[in-house]
Order: sequence, then structure tokens, then C-alpha cells
Amino acid sequence: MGVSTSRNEHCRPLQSPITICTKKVKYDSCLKPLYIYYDPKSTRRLVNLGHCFNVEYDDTSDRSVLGEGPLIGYYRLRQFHFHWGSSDKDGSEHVIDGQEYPAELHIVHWNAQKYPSFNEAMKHPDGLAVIGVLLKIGEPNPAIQNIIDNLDQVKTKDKECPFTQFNLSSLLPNDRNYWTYQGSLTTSPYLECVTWIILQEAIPISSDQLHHFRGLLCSSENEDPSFILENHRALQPLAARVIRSSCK
Ligand SMILES: COc1ccc(CNS(=O)(=O)c2ccc(S(N)(=O)=O)s2)cc1
Ligand SMILES: [Zn+2]
Repeated sequence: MGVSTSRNEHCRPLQSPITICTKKVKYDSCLKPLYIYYDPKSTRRLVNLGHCFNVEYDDTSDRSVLGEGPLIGYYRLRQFHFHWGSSDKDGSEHVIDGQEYPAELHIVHWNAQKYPSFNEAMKHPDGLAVIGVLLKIGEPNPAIQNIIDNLDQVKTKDKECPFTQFNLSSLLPNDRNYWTYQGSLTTSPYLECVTWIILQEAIPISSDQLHHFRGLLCSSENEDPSFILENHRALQPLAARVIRSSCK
């Protein structure tokens, strides 16, 4: 039985997010380039969940998929969302060499080749694959502006609106090198069902665009207004995990 520093770590050694120390990652020449195909026509809706907003996709067929990389088979795109902080100083969930980024994009996929449903896939270590993209303060991001222009329609918790024809690939950096490790959902129920794929190049977002994220409400229409000022989880112990890199 492994020695643990805390009861939690012993019981739940595969939690996310974690800090990535680039000097300790292990280059794995068996890791393949990522295969990513996102069909804009599979975009369906924008929804305010109260702790974040999701852009959701039609995942009833393999119209938008992630494959290769560290994965076995292809995973179906389900949704993407962001995590952010109360200021531009923090907000990402993963931290790179001690550097926190102001926000992080999570693109969520599930193993529809092996499991009959998303909810079933969440019960297995190879059930989900999430691409994490770090965001850095820079020029306004036109693709993110397209989303922000629709946030007024989902201002309060549980509001949703149609959102179609979004070019998700435009949110991916040119460099597709990545770090990968086995982890968990970073929100409840924190299930240890995620192959994390963290891209090594950050994408830009402007400070003003981030400010709009913080303008979303976690309260519903008939409650006193309360803003989603931040929604990033604290760092979790790496425990006995090794983070692999797709490049030296
Ligand atoms: C039915 O009850 C349910 C249904 C769905 C969920 C999780 N939802 S989810 O998979 O989309 C994600 C949550 C957090 C994610 S993160 N930040 O790790 O990428 S992904 C929970 C309970
Ligand atoms: Zn997330």
C-alpha cells in the first residue's frame, strides 16, 4: 500500500488540476500527434450552468472527434467551457512551472467507441479526454468575441440559447505539442475519468474579454444577482503520477 501524506491523497490519488513542472515531465516517443476534427455544423447551444458556461455539441454521432495522441480510439466532442479568476493574475486550473494563467479552455470529449453514453463513460478511467488550452492576456480573440456577443442571452443560471456554426478549431494554437496525464473532473463529482491533454502553447484573450466572463451571473433570474467572479479549482497532489510530453 502506498504511503500517502493525507487520507484524501491515498483515497483519491488522481485528482485534477495539477502543476506541471516542465523539468520533470517525461518525453514519450510513443505519443502520437493529436487528430482533431471539429465540424462547426455540430455546434448546438450555449448554456449558463451557474459555475461556468458551456458551448454544447451534437454528440449523437462522430461528427466532431479527438483521436490519436495518448488515446486509444476516437473520442466524441461534447462541450467546451472556460475557467477564470477574479483578476488577470490567476484563473487557470493547470499551472506551468509555477505560472498561473488568467484563464483555461477545456474541450470535453467522451469514449463513445467503448461506452454507450457520456454518463457511463464518466465511470471509467478511459471515459473522457479533455484538451486544456491556457489563455494569456493579449489581443482580443475574435473567436471568443463571437461567444461573448451571445453571453447576454445566458446571463443567469440555467439560461440557454441556440449557438451554431462555431469554428472551435480557431481556438486551438498552431503548436499541437502537449503534456498528458491521468486525472479527474475539476468540478463535482470530481470523477477520476479524464485523460488530460494540456497544449503547450497558450492562446490570447484580452483583459476586457475576460471581464465579460466575470459578468455572468451564478444566480437565477428571480434571485439577487451574484457574479461568477472565479471558477478555478485549487491544485491537487501529483501523487505517484508521471506527466508525459509529446516533445523533448
Ligand atoms: C449527470 O450528472 C453529471 C453530468 C455531467 C457531469 C460533469 N460534466 S462534464 O463532464 O461536462 C465536466 C465537468 C467538469 C469538467 S472539467 N473542468 O474537468 O473539464 S468536464 C457531472 C454530473
Ligand atoms: Zn473545466
